Amino acid sequence: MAESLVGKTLLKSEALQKYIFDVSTKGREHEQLKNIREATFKKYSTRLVMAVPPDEGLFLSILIKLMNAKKTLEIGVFTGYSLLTTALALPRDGQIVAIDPDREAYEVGLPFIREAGVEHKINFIHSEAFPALAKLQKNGEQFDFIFVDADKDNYKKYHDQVIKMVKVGGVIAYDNTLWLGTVAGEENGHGSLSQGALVTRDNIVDFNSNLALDSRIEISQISIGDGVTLCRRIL
Ligand SMILES: C[S@@+](CC[C@H](N)C(=O)[O-])C[C@H]1O[C@@H](n2cnc3c(N)ncnc32)[C@H](O)[C@@H]1O
Repeated sequence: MAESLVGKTLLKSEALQKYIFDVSTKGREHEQLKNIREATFKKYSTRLVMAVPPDEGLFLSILIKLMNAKKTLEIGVFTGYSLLTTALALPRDGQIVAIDPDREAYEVGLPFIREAGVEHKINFIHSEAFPALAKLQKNGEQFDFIFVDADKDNYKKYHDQVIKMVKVGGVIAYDNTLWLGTVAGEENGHGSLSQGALVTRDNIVDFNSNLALDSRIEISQISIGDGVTLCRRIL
């Protein structure tokens, strides 16, 4: 697997990253997921890092299957790597509502989603998230699993909204919540972080602190990809 095609795996040393790919990811990534990754690299090159990396995809897939999730929500689709991962993990009658204002990116992955035979599970909503979420909530929609991988500065607002839309016992997964490892306040060798990214880092730190105090959920933070925080709703 070419390093440049792997995606964001910024928390691990290169040697450990290679070990994980060689041992558990290589040969296990669905052919159409591989195709999405390659098409994303071809069209966007550096923006490939926006897609979840294969090892995180496998983790999400196992989680969704363990939960017996049937109905899921995704905020932040891009070219559809996590979306296809979810669609493949759900049962045949599973449903995913997926929201993103970038239809062009979604259409990069769509042929591979079709080829994988899972398009019927997906309801893609071409929209900014908040108006779409308000409509879904108004219609009383409830989800087993929610994956949030969109504009990081809005994560607190997303949490206020989606906590009402996940079933008790269901899980919300927030991506990028260890933010290149910088949440720990360490120098991480990525000294060229832009001002924008640093602002986002502070927002993520603030977001994580707030989650830690939220008694409606149990949480677990996982150092995979760019960091994932799992929140299981208990109240
Ligand atoms: C990191 S990418 C998502 C990657 C995707 N999960 C994958 O595995 O390829 C972030 C996406 O969030 C979308 N996004 C940004 N702001 C948004 C908003 N307000 N509402 C919904 N989606 C948004 C962007 O258009 C972009 O496609």
